[in-house]
Amino acid sequence: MMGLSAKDETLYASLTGELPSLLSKVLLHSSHLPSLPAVALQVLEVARSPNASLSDYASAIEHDPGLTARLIAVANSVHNLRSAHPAQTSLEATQRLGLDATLATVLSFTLFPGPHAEKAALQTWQRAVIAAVVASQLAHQLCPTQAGSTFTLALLQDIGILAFLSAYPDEAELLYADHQLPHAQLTHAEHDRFGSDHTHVGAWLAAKWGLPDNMVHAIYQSHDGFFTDDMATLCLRLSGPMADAWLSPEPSTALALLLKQLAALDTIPIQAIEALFYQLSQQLELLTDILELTLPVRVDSRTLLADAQQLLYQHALALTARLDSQQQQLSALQRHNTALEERSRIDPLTQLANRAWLEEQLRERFALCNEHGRTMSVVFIDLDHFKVLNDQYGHQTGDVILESFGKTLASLIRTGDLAGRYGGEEFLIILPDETAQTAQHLAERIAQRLHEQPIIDVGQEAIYITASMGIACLSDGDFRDERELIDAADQSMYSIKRSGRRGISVYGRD
Ligand SMILES: Nc1nc2c(ncn2[C@@H]2O[C@H](COP(=O)(O)OP(=O)(O)OP(=O)(O)O)[C@@H](O)[C@H]2O)c(=O)[nH]1
Repeated sequence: MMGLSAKDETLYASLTGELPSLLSKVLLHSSHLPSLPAVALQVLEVARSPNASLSDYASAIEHDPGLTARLIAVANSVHNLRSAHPAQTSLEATQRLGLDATLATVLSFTLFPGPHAEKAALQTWQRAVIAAVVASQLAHQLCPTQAGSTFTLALLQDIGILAFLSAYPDEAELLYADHQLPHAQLTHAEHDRFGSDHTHVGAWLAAKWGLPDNMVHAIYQSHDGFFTDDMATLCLRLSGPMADAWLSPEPSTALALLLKQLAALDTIPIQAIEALFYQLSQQLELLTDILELTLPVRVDSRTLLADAQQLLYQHALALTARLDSQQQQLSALQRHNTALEERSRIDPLTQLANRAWLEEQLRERFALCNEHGRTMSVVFIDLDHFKVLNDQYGHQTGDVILESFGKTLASLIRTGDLAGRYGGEEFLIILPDETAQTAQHLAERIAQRLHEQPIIDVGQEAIYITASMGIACLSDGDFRDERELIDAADQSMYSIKRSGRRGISVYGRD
C-alpha cells in the first residue's frame, strides 16, 4: 500500500492525488456518491471534537427522531443483551453503545442502502454488518477497549465499493455481482477496471467526509495481510475474510482455510475464534433484524466450526500421508543418485575407480599434501604383452583377465588406498601418506601374486601374466602438480618396459 500522508497536504488532498486522474474526475463529478445527511455530519463533527461527551452525541442525534428510535433499538438489542433496564433515550443508547458504535450505527442508517437497494450494494452492506460484528466480538476478547472502534471500521471498510457503484453503476454492479470472485481478489479486478481499489477509494471518501485520520488510514489498510502485532488491526483485517467464510456457499471449507492461515500465524488463540463462533449467529440475527437485512444462509455456528475443524484435521492427515510418500520418493531418489554417482566413479569392467575419479582424488590429495606437508605415493602398472593375450585368447578372455586383475588389486590394497583403471591395460594405485618404500612393498606383493597364481584358467590351461610397475613418491621430487607425479611413475614404468618388462622401478632411485 502507498503511504498516506504527505507533509504539506491534507490527507484528503494526498489521497486524491494518488488516485488515477480519470477516476478522481469521475468520482468528484458523480452526483450519487455516498454522502452523509446533516445529522450524521453533526455526529461526525462531535466525534472530531476532543472534548466531545456522550451527551453531545445524544443531542446531535436527537435532531432526528427516526434515527434516535433506531439507535435506541440497536443499543437494546445488540450490545446489552443482559441488561435488565433497556435504554430509553438517545443518551442512554449512546452510553450503551459507546462512541464508536454510536457513530457506526448512525452511519449505517444514513449511508448504507435500505432493503430495496441494488444487489451489489446490499451484498456489500450485508458483508460489512457481519464483518463489524465479527470484528467487535473478536476485539472484545483480544483488545476490549477497542471493540467499538473496530466495529465502526469493519462497517466502513468497504465503503469504497459504494463509491465505485455510484461512479460506474453498470460496470461495478457487474463486477461485484460476480460470485466467482473472492473478495480478496476484488482489489485486483478493481485496479484492472478502475485504476484503483475500494480500500483507496474508501479511504478517500472517508477523508472527504472528514473522518478522523486514523480511521482513514485503517480503512486504507483494512485489506492488508494478517501479519500485524496490533490486535485491533488484526481483528479488522480478519473480519472481512470471516464474513466471507460465513457467506460462502461452503462455509466450513472456507472457514477451515482461514483457520489454517491463523494457526500458521500463531497470534490469535483458537479459543477466541471458537468463542466468536458460538456468539456470532445470535448477535447477527439481532443486528440484521434491526438493520432490516436478511441473512442469506442460516448457519449453525457450532456445527460450522466443528465441520471446519474436522476438515482441517482431515487435511492435516492427508498432508502427513503426502509428506510420508514424498519422503519415500526422496529417499529412493537419493539412493538412485548415490548409485548413479558411484557408477560415474567406477570402471564397469574391473569395478575399480575409473580414470576421472582417480584424477580427481589425486588432485585433492596433492593439494592436501602441499597444504599440510604430507606425502603420498603412486604405483603405475601396465600389464605386459596384453596385445598378445588378446590375440591368442580373444578379446573377451582379455576382458576376463582385466576383471580378474582388478580383483587381485582390490584384495591387496589397504583401506584408504585407491586402486583404479587408468586406461586399457594400465592401472594406478594412490597410497596416501606412504613412502616409496611402502609402495614398493605393495608392488612386490602384486608381482608375487601374479607369479604364484594364474590370473585365470582357460579350460585346462592356467594363464599367468606379468606387469611392469613404476613408483613415484611426492617427497622424492619437485612435482608442481599431480600430473607430474603420474608422469614420473609412468616414466619409471617405461624404464622397466624398456629393460625387458616384469619388474618394479622407483622414480629417483633406479
Ligand atoms: N580385452 C581388452 N583389451 C584391451 C582393453 N583395453 C586395451 N586393450 C588392449 O590392450 C593392448 C595394449 O597393447 P599395447 O599398448 O601394445 O601393449 P602390450 O601389448 O601390453 O605391450 P606392452 O605394454 O609393451 O607390454 C591392445 O591390444 C588393446 O586392444 C580392454 O578393455 N579389453
